Amino acid sequence: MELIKEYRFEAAHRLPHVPPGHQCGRPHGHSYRVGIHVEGEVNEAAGWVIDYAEINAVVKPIIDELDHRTLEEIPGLENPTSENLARWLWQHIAPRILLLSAVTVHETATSSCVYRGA
Ligand SMILES: Nc1nc2c(c(=O)[nH]1)N=C([C@H](O)[C@H](O)COP(=O)(O)OP(=O)(O)OP(=O)(O)O)CN2
Ligand SMILES: [Zn+2]
Repeated sequence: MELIKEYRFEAAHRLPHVPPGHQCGRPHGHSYRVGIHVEGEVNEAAGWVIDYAEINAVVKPIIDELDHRTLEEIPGLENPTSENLARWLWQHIAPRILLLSAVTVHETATSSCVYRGA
């Protein structure tokens, strides 16, 4: 079974490697939405795969590092595309949530990416 815990944060960014004149070369902000997916068997005694609170305990402090920040100032996010942000989140979360199966990053209402660790 797969669980999804969702987070939101606000952040500014600009993309340093876009062609001249590209809109994303200018500083701008997004209301990011992140989905943390975990997959595993249901523990029948507990009735759950993992307590949502256990996910929260790991992920919330990591999201707080991004909230109301300029993303390209954060080590590892010098080129803060959705793809690189999804990988950065995976790298910070996977060692502590072994059941992590995917990270989704919604940068706008219409643009998102999914990273499954490869
Ligand atoms: N593959 C990627 N392409 C783009 C990324 C990205 O992270 N990965 N990021 C951007 C910009 O950050 C931009 O702010 C978001 O892009 P876009 O979806 O084009 O935004 P719009 O609001 O202009 O899109 P609509 O089509 O109006 O919904 C660009 N590309
Ligand atoms: Zn953007």
